[in-house]
This record gives sequence, structure tokens and C-alpha cells, in this order.
Amino acid sequence: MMAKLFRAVIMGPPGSGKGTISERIAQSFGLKHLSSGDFLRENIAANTEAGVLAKTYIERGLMVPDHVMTRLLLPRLEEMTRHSWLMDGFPCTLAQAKALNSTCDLDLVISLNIPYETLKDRLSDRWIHPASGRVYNMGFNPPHVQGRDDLSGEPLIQHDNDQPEALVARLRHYKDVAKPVIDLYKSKGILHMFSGTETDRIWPYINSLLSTKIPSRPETDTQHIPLP
Ligand SMILES: Nc1nc2c(ncn2[C@@H]2O[C@H](COP(=O)(O)OP(=O)(O)O)[C@@H](O)[C@H]2O)c(=O)[nH]1
Ligand SMILES: Nc1ccn([C@@H]2O[C@H](COP(=O)(O)OP(=O)(O)O)[C@@H](O)[C@H]2O)c(=O)n1
Repeated sequence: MMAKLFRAVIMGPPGSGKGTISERIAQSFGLKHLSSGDFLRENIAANTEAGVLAKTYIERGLMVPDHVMTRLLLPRLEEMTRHSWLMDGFPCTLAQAKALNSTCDLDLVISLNIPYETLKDRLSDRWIHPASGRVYNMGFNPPHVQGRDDLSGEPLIQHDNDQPEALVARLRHYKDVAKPVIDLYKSKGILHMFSGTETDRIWPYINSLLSTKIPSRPETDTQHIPLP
């Protein structure tokens, strides 16, 4: 008999640690980490219709419209009927949350509440390996060799919209659109909010919450492993 599948979402403003914490969750619990930001970047790189459209928004530090996000992500989720997953960065708006709701039942939503100054400091120091989505921070988790991805040795890049000029508008917008989504998940009784300035201090709380919901399952390759 197949064990119950587990579906979770992690929400938070840019720089709140969604990607970092998602990787830890994927590694500890064997969930597949689905990153909306990575899907967007893959589509941009592949010049798909949705990718070309999304690019015009991301370049300006704006959110991609709901219909583009749902067109991009819902089909991916529909392919994952036999997998447990953790979605990072989607839904961002109430319309996206309603669209997701019509596709699947979520078990849990994690919302990260991180002060603005912390977000600004982290993002100005965020470096990314575009091919894998691996994220570094020059203070928190620097690469072994400066400017190079640990596994591939390829160059790291910074996103233009992580710089302070674009960031203020991104954060303000996030606050406005996320509030009704947070309220919705609160009313469903599945929202868990975590506040703080350090991922390492938040992580034990998330870890123990998830330990009560899903069996711990350390794996080295978590990318394609569903729960049993
Ligand atoms: N200094 C510091 N940096 C962190 C911490 N947690 C995550 N980061 C870094 O902050 C940046 C944003 O984290 P990320 O997981 O990409 O956030 P996301 O935008 O919500 O997905 C990355 O460069 C991370 O390496 C932390 O506790 N302290
Ligand atoms: N639901 C979403 C997710 C991402 N995005 C866009 O995609 C960009 C990159 O996504 P990301 O998850 O890597 O962004 P961060 O929150 O890590 O900065 C965001 O800055 C938004 O412009 C969006 O518009 N709507």
C-alpha cells in the first residue's frame, strides 16, 4: 500500500531563506523541492512562451502575473500525483492560492517572517549557480572557491533584482499580496509561521514540526525521491 503523500508550501519574502530551508527539508524528509523561481529561470533560458513573458517582469523586479505563474506551475504539479513535494515561492497571491487549491489539498504551509534589514543584507550578498539553483551567501554559506560553484566549479552570478534598488519595491509588493494568502491558510488551520534573523535558529523548529508530520528520511540524492 502506498503511504500518504505529503504536500507543503513554503512562503516568505525574497531572501527569507525559502530556498535554503527547502533544501534542508528535502534532504531530511525526502520531499521533492519544487522552486517556482527555478521553474521561471528554466523557462526563460529555454525561451518558452511563458518564459519570455515572465522575463519582462522579473527584469523590472516585478511579480509575474497570476495567469503566467499558474499556466507554468499547475501542469508540473499535476504530473506529480505520485510524489510528496514542497513548493517554494508559489502561491504568492490569493489568485494563485485559489488555483492551487483546485489542484491539490495542502497538508502544511510554512511562512517565514524575517526583518527587512536582514533580507537586504542577505540578498546583496546572495550568489547563485544558475544551472542547479544552488545558493550561496558570502558570510553565511560561502562557496569553497570564491565565485565558483562547489560541485561544478562553474561561475556564480548575482540577480539584478536582489540589489537594494529593486528590493524595496519587491518587499513592499510581497507584503501586500501575501497577507490574504496567509489569512487563507490560517483559516484552514495549516499555517505555521516562523520568525527570526537566522536560518540556523529557525531550522530546529521547522525540523521538529515536520518530524511530527512525516517520517525522517536522510538521503543524499533528494531530487527525485518520493516518500515511500
Ligand atoms: N547571513 C545569513 N544568510 C542566510 C541565512 N539563511 C539564508 N541565508 C542566505 O540568504 C540568501 C537568501 O536565502 P534564500 O534561501 O535564497 O532565500 P529565498 O529568497 O527566500 O529563497 C542566500 O544567499 C542564503 O545563502 C542566515 O541565517 N544568515
Ligand atoms: N510566485 C512567484 C514566484 C517568483 N516570481 C518571480 O520570480 C523571481 C525569482 O523567484 P525566486 O523564488 O528565486 O525569488 P526570491 O524570492 O528567492 O528572490 C521573483 O523575484 C519574482 O519576480 C513571481 O513573480 N511569482
